[in-house]
Amino acid sequence: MEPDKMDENDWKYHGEGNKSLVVSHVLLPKVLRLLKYPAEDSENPPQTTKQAFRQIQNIVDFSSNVMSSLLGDKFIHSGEVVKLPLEFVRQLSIKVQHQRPAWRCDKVMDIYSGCALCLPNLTSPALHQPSHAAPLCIEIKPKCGFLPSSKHVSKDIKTKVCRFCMHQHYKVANGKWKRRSLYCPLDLFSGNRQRMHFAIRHLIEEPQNNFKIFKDAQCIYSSKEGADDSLDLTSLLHHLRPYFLYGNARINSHMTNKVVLNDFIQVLVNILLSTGGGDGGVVMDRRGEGRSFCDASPFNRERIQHGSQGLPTSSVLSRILQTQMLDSLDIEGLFPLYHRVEQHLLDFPKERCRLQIDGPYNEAFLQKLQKCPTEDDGSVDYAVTRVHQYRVAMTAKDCSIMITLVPSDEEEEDKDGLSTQKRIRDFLLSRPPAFSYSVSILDLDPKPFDSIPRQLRLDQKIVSGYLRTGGGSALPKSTPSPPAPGPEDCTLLFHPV
Ligand SMILES: O=P(O)(O)O[C@@H]1[C@@H](OP(=O)(O)O)[C@H](OP(=O)(O)O)[C@H](O)[C@H](OP(=O)(O)O)[C@H]1OP(=O)(O)O
Ligand SMILES: Nc1ncnc2c1ncn2[C@@H]1O[C@H](COP(=O)(O)OP(=O)(O)OP(=O)(O)O)[C@@H](O)[C@H]1O
Repeated sequence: MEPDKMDENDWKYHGEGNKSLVVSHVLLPKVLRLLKYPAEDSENPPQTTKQAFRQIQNIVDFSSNVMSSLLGDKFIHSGEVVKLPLEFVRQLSIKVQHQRPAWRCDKVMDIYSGCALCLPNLTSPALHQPSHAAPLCIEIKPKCGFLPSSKHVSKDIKTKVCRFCMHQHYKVANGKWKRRSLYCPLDLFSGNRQRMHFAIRHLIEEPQNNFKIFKDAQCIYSSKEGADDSLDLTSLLHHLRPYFLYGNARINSHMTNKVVLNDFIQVLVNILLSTGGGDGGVVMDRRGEGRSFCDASPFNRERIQHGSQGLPTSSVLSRILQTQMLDSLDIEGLFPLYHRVEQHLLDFPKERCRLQIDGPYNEAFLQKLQKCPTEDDGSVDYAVTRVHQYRVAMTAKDCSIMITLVPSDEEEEDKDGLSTQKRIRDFLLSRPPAFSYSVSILDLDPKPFDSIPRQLRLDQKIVSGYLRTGGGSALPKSTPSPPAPGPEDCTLLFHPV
């Protein structure tokens, strides 16, 4: 990226979250992720260039030294910090402004530091051959996949109804979304195909900020916050249909929408359960069994036809869940430890550096996390390690999974050539069509130490809101669960190559 050649016309708006705005290059498979600030700070940059550079370098280090080791480096693209000409950033900010959703405009793009994170564009795989159908990318923000079992949990409801499902009531009551999503993360993380299928179906029905689909690097399916209009499922099916026509259907174009949608979901379930191949026997993680149902999920447990096998330990969902479970105390058990550290820092401010409160996120930070004693010896070192573990778990509870599907023509495919490619590791074969695929995890930023009090307040608001509004009594009625896709029912099957 040569600073003197940066031209805002080469970049376009791609998307944004709460704290960063992403632009993609029109020709190269690259994105720039720029920081955002609250709009009230727009006149006065809240941090210097040096601080902004450090913040982004911290993101890179946290991702490459900490999260990559916990989640598996095959899933991670940490990127690099780049310095950009300020005039380019200003022009870019003007260019993208009209494309930004209004509800994200309480924050403005950082036009002062000239620093950004440069990453591969995961919606525009380098491997795609222009002669083939465009790649499809599916982004899932799965959120927290387990119920707390910590003895510090004070409200019984937290051990029965998951945080996402309770939070839905809070979000709808506060106008963030018009309708509740019936997606439940515990279904997605269950490892049971029926439940996972059910979860993805509900992500499609009410995507909110948990589900997006990109075709040829353009977002073709997502929710608009606060929007009342229903999503265009017909248009989505129109996009998906050509990817799932095969056999007679390819000739007759006779395939019901239901079959197209089921096949699409089935491909996603297969990929989420895949292990990346080549690692011998599949080891299953059965730890979640028995306490892995959320009482608010509309999935009808009695319909389960095949018992849960759990998730393969090296699957992307298992790695994310294991990392989320570093939060073993729950915010209620963690908060007194946070308070201990906070008090210590008031007395000894210089300790902030030794305790690596704001990084550096290096090998030593990771080792501390992994060697934490189980018993509290009353020390500040114990407390800070548990706080760091909790922050890492928070990142894993807020990350997104990007699945890239590249249609490939079996007859033309040069499989040896394909196997040398870095990002596409495996082959997902159905009856034709075939897809090669890759899985990545994005948004692995460290959560600030100071965000912990907000976590406690939010937890209290979510739980009290749920109990007050009778969330429990308003549990959704069980909607019919799809039949278990037994081996014969799976329209799309894995074939190792
Ligand atoms: O607290 P949560 O669970 O609502 O998560 C926040 C997310 O809300 P969600 O519920 O997924 O819509 C929130 O997402 P949205 O802005 O709602 O799209 C952010 O991801 C936020 O992270 P950060 O403060 O930007 O680092 C997230 O905050 P953290 O809790 O991860 O700090
Ligand atoms: N490397 C990438 N390739 C393609 N698209 C990306 C990439 N990184 C981010 N995006 C897109 O940009 C959006 C916003 O990015 P991201 O989730 O990192 O923002 P954020 O502000 O950190 O989000 P959050 O609200 O969770 O804090 C993502 O949802 C995704 O659609």
